Amino acid sequence: MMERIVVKGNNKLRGTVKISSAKNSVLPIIAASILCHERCVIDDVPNLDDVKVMCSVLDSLGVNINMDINKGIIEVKDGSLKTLEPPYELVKKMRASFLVLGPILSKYGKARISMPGGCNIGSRPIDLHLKGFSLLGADINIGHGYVEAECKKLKGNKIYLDFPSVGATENIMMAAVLAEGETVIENAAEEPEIVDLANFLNRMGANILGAGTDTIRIQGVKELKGTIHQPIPDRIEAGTYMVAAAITRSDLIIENVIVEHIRPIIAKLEECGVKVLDVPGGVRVIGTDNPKPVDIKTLPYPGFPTDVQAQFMAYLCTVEGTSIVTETVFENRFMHVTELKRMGANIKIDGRSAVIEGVKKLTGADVRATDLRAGACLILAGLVADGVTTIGDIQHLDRGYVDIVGKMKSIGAEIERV
Ligand SMILES: CC(=O)N[C@H]1[C@@H](OP(=O)(O)OP(=O)(O)OC[C@H]2O[C@@H](n3ccc(=O)[nH]c3=O)[C@H](O)[C@@H]2O)O[C@H](CO)[C@@H](O)[C@@H]1O
Ligand SMILES: C=C(OP(=O)(O)O)C(=O)O
Repeated sequence: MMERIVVKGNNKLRGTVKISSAKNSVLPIIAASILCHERCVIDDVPNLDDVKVMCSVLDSLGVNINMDINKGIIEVKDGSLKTLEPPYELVKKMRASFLVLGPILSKYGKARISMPGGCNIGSRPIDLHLKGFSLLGADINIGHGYVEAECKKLKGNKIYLDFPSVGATENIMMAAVLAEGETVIENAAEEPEIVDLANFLNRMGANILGAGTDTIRIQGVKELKGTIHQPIPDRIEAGTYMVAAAITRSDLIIENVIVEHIRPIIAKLEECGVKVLDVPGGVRVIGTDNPKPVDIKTLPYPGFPTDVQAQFMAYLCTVEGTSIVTETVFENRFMHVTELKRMGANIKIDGRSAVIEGVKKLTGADVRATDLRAGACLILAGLVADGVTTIGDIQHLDRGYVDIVGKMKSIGAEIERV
């Protein structure tokens, strides 16, 4: 029998919840650790399936890597590789595995990796990653489901990204740090996780300027050295618990957040009438009994994050009036709508937008976590629905939320994993 999460509705939450380190920072940082031959240590690593998969990818390449889950420490003793080809079985499990291509290529001049597939939120091509490697001088061949890249020595170049892709910016940045000369990435992604990766690389001895803006300049260096790094807090996990406070009309303290990173989420919650107060090391979120509907459009950072779209939609389903949610980052990220409708939500999809009419009460139902954030969205809906909500396919949640059941319980939710 597959595991499920069972949530009893009509919950009020209270207390403090502590946010873990960002999955989307840790994954590229693990990949980056293979760029040097020295010891790298990542502290406060979140206990997540995706993190374990990334460690297995490095392990499969012959890297001497050790993850101590209890202490939350990853130690890469030496980033040297024994093979330049991560196995399909691992790469297909997680798209972020593709981030090893940049580091392998720039350090060894050659790499072969299976094409990451699409997933439940869209087809997710990798053309921009490859465009970047190609401009750095790599020969790219695609065939039989694999990408093969080869070069003598990567050479810096100007790379304009047609869209500020997070993954492409990271992959190209990691390839460029050991290239000859200067690389300039224009229309680069500006996400905080890009800055965190750049900080890690710079601490290893890379020369990167402008991370966090739309133009990143990378001066190639000969080699990198080991370092110790503590990743930034997970702004998406923080956003999820902030919405939990809003949807349950509760008063919660969210600890370990960088307020600057969650501005777009704060702005939208405040527009609804939710109070968000700065407290030391975090925020206090005080829900309102009379929330107002709002319109949301997902955009690259500093716009509203697509990774909080589903969770926010759950909230808007409970807000009287009409809200419109427009998804511009991914082509198909409304899988949660069908599940929310099973819980009595009134949502109509019109192209890239979802039109939401708030209902008085959601009703508990059997639903399915179609992807990671859809899973979080359904837990939030379940917290306030009448009766019991049972969520299946919860393996998606284990990819990206540290002990979501335990954390929710600790703030008063009636939730179990069965
Ligand atoms: C592990 C990780 O950090 N995942 C995050 C990362 O994913 P990821 O790095 O995959 O997201 P991207 O920013 O690359 O993708 C954004 C859009 O660009 C498109 N695209 C991307 C690359 C490319 O070569 N060609 C192309 O067309 C994608 O299909 C998508 O529509 O950023 C997303 C957008 O904030 C987040 O939702 C993910 O949680
Ligand atoms: C879409 C996400 O992750 P990934 O890019 O790894 O699929 C996410 O974290 O919501």
